[in-house]
Amino acid sequence: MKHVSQLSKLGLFDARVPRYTSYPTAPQFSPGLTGQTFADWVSQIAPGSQVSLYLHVPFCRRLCWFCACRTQGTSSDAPVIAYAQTLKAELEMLRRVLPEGVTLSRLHWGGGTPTMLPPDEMRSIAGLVFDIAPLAEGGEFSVEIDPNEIDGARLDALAEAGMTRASIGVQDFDAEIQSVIGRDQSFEITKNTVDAIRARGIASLNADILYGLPHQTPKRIADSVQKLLTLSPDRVALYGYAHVPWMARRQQMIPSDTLPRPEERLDLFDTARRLFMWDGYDEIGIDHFARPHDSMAKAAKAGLLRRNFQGYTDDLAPVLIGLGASSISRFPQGYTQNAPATATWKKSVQAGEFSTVRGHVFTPEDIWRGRAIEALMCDFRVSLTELVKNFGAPAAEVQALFDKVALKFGQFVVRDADTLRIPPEGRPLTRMIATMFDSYSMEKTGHSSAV
Ligand SMILES: C=Cc1c2[nH]c(c1C)Cc1[nH]c(c(CCC(=O)O)c1C)Cc1[nH]c(c(C)c1CCC(=O)O)Cc1[nH]c(c(C)c1C=C)C2
Ligand SMILES: C[C@H]1O[C@@H](n2cnc3c(N)ncnc32)[C@H](O)[C@@H]1O
Ligand code: MET
Ligand code: SF4
Repeated sequence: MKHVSQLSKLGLFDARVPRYTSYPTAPQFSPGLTGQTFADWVSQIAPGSQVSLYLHVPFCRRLCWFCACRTQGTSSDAPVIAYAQTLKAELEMLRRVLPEGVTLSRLHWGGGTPTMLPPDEMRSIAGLVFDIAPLAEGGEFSVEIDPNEIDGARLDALAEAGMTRASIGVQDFDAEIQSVIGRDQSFEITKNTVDAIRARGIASLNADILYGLPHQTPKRIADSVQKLLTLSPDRVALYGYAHVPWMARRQQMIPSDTLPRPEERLDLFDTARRLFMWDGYDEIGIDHFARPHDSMAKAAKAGLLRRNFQGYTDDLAPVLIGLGASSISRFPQGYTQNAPATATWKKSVQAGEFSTVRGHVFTPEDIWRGRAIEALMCDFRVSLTELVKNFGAPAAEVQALFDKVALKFGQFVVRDADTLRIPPEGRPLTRMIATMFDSYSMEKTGHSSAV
């Protein structure tokens, strides 16, 4: 890599920065918002408009040691079925406050492992959702699928319910890496899952893989990517492994001294990246790849890529409603988050109240700063005119910020009269550059590596 020493001088290899799936980021949310705030904001959605809906299922059969998601292991189905009942009760509460004629631009089931739901629960939840708000014309219904926790009956149920995109967790195909991250998953199991998904006519497939895993080398990640390419996913998320054992206790099972150094992480990312590019994928934002026919690739080309709690999206709906324990919602007014603990969430729903425990009310400043960060993360460029005209930014303050960034990052940013742009060699610095637009303190948040 050509620029390693300059990147190092800029502090890239020591920096710990947010991933900016929201602005302000979740650790900045504060208490004081309640279920009533959530209900009010839902009731203020424009009748007949499109919204996005996220359902969270925080259960897994296995608890992979690398995983930073808030999820609970269970060998029996009983807690999952009980959870599904509460989720349906929460959906019924949503029905009562949701304005007339709202349709869904997106329905996403994530977790955890939503495929822990038995097939009849999948059917009844999907049926209820679409009874409350049908999928809009061209809407998408995506589900996160663990290849180790799926079978024909559950895939049939999802296909019949109208799933349009499956998202599978791969992480890495290397057997030694799998054993160190506590996630066994043979290539055959993954391939059989992919075949079973396609056999049911599900047109679009996403796969998640990771760089920066213990014992990962350029050769090993190249092998994994090549195996993945034989499955030809339409989209790939290539996430940097976030080692945050102070937050995700299970990660203490992964010895820190097995982890690649930040310089090596950069190399691992680049190795994987070149293989995707060579195979004809478009590079999307900081960590996604998509086939040119894929809607995310098209959105990126058209400057319509956005960022939300699910990472990158081509969804333009102004509202994202998150149901289930710990789910976050976004409204034009701000963010709300449900009670993180399943028991607390359930108690609240059983009492007939939305479980919102914290969130954030947008200030006018949040709006333009948030857009600047989103534009950098999505397009690697931000326009002064757009921030001023569409997001109410004060021109002088934005210009001063652009100057500050240009001064600090030198050759790795390009500043002209209207825009600040991050050229390809500056891309590893994107999250660091984004922090320059973040006016909240980074101190109380133990973020992961900037690379
Ligand atoms: C589906 C799994 C994941 C979700 N987020 C991450 C994964 C792997 C990655 C992640 N998110 C955060 C961190 C730590 C700090 C950082 O590097 O920026 C990591 C590694 C921050 C974060 N994101 C959310 C929350 C609530 C937090 C931390 C604050 C806290 O512990 O409360 C939002 C959020 N992320 C995910 C979900 C399902 C979610 C909303 C509830 C998934
Ligand atoms: C939903 C997706 O989140 C990713 N994921 C889970 N845990 C981590 C982590 N510690 N660091 C980065 N990505 C992670 C996985 O790739 C999973 O498939
Ligand atoms: N739980 C699924 C898997 O591990 C989906 C991705 S992780 C939230 O494969
Ligand atoms: S990676 Fe998926 S299956 Fe593994 S613990 Fe995380 S959510 Fe559960």
